[in-house]
Amino acid sequence: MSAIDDRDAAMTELLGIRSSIDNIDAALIHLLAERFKFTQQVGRLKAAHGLPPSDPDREKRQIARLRSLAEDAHLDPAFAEKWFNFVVAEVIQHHEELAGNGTGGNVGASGAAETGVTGPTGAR
Ligand SMILES: C=C(O[C@@H]1C=C(C(=O)O)C=C[C@H]1O)C(=O)O
Repeated sequence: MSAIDDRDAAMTELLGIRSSIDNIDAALIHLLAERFKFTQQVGRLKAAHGLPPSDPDREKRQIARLRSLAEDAHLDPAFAEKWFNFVVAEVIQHHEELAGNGTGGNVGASGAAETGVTGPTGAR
């Protein structure tokens, strides 16, 4: 096999792998959109009943569960926890906004805003 044939074969393989990556990214976006639909429902329920936007005990349990799932799946548990905290910071910001004490901007979100990283917009 010539060097050019070899490169062509590698490019074909790369395109195939990237197509699977694109499918997974699309699935993740849809899953996140569904998750934010439900967390918005929770936010409206909390706002209607004067419940606090965040629930640190629940988050602790979720983190323990996700770390364990990540380990089983050979995913870095620290990464799973970071991902979770990033998403929850956005969720809590939405809940604060629904409760009427949102800051109108990103300031005060419990995590994502302070990192300076552009956060997920989630469901608005
Ligand atoms: C969605 C909730 O609100 C917050 C967000 C959570 C989440 O995104 O998983 C978990 C706990 C709460 O801090 C909830 O209380 O269930």
